[in-house]
Amino acid sequence: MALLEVKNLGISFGGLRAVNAFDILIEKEELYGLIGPNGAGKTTVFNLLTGVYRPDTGKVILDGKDITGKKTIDISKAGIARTFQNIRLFKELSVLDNVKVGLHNKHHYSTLEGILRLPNHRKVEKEMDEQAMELLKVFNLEDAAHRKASNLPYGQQRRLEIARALATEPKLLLLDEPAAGMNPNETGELMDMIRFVRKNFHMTILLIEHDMKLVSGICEKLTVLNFGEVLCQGTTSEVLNDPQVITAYLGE
Ligand SMILES: Nc1ncnc2c1ncn2[C@@H]1O[C@H](COP(=O)(O)OP(=O)(O)OP(=O)(O)O)[C@@H](O)[C@H]1O
Repeated sequence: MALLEVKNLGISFGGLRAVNAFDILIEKEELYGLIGPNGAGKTTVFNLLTGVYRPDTGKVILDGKDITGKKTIDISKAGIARTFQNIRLFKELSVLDNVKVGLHNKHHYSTLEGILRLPNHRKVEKEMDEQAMELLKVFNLEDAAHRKASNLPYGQQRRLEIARALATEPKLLLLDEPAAGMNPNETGELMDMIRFVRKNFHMTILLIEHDMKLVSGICEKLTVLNFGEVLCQGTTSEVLNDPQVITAYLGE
């Protein structure tokens, strides 16, 4: 069974059919890329998958469960986490606390225990600190743990956003242009980190990206969107050698 199965997904904004008849199948632990020209509908697909928009056609099945049209919070609980094209962090919080916000979804202590700082509260806090530090290590951010998130360089903020998304222990991780604004060195490091996350967290990843070096370097399969519709789908080499794709996208 595929981890994500999307059939005939679509949405219109006024007269514009932003996404139409969108299908995708993503297997567990696959590293999958969604590419296409500006305005093709890629971010809209993420917004449909995560409940920001309600599709007007189609179905989204995650790990056998129908999550079509559910609220963002319920989809997050069902196991989809994402990052945003324009980074969204808790800017005033520390790097460590940003990751702990993600962890909070899973850890429980009662409000009273929290207020009174009872032993269970302290124990849970300590465990969360340790787990958050482990995640920061993966993204080479442990030295920045106590800095304010907004004071990090841009590339590190992007990595922190991925760490925070992973802290929710999702089944599927959606990355919206993770390499945007990164230099080639930073992009290279990011590619290693994404590979590491897939392998060591057994994560399934769908990413939107314009950087073709990243796409061809780490994605196993690709879907190309053009004017809201799937232009081509298949293994990365099949898709990147497809004449239609070269004309519509790579040739521009
Ligand atoms: N909330 C909305 N209301 C109206 N139109 C929208 C809305 N969201 C997206 N669109 C339109 O839908 C189309 C697809 O936009 P989308 O942002 O999904 O493209 P994209 O492929 O992610 O582009 P880019 O690579 O530039 O980020 C665009 O024409 C956009 O203007």
